[in-house]
Amino acid sequence: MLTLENLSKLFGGVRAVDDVSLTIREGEIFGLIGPNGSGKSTTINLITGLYTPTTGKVTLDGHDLTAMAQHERTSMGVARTFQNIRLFGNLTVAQNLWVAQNGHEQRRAHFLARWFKAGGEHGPDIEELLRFSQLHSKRDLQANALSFGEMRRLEMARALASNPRVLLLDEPAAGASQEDAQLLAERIRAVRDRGVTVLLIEHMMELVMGITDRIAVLNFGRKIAEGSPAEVQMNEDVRAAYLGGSHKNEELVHA
Ligand SMILES: Nc1ncnc2c1ncn2[C@@H]1O[C@H](COP(=O)(O)OP(=O)(O)OP(=O)(O)O)[C@@H](O)[C@H]1O
Repeated sequence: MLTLENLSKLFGGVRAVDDVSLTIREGEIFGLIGPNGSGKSTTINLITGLYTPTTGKVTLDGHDLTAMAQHERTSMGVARTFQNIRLFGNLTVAQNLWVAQNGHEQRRAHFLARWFKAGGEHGPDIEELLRFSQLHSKRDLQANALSFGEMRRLEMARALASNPRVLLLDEPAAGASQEDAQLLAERIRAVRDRGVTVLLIEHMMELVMGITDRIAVLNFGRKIAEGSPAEVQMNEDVRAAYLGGSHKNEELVHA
């Protein structure tokens, strides 16, 4: 459903993404892994339209997204979360979801005026998302009063508020405890069970190996392997790429 065809991105002389082709199938949890600096975030940024590829194209169900602006890709069904949480800290939990659903092209001031005009009412989708994200009891709290885990849940809920077909998760377990990572795994499966295809970028190997259907591995911008978690973990090129990197990268070999 989501296809990358010969995608490349150059930053000056750096080939951040180098001729990557991938097909992510409907309904799967697909992992994109690789040592630090291997091009994972750049790939997400090419899919969401934050960057324009130097060459290649991105399609969703046969529709070419490559020339579309970010908000157009959102309406086509592409949503993402960020490595660093980006919420409106001074807005409430419910308001953050409301913005995601109604206001991505509006200035915040306009959004607040409309929110108050509507008497703070929000539709059934937001109610459902609040429950799905176990944030219902926090709906009227300001986002910056949430715990770290709750902020992460709100960020995912916010991405889901645009009703995506594919959700791109950029290191959702960063900074999470083992226990949080366990909950996150359940949450990602629950997102898939809602009918949303998931592309997961993550360094926490236990999480990636435990929940993905298939994985692609990048190294220096190039795809060096693709397959089931077991196949990827056994792959000699992958093991060499990880052992050649930082200590953190050795996680794969010991997972
Ligand atoms: N905006 C940019 N300008 C110049 N170089 C960039 C830019 N973004 C990324 N790069 C370079 O492209 C390469 C790939 O970076 P990218 O952030 O995509 O890797 P990554 O796999 O997501 O890394 P990490 O796991 O550390 O987050 C790196 O060499 C990086 O320095």
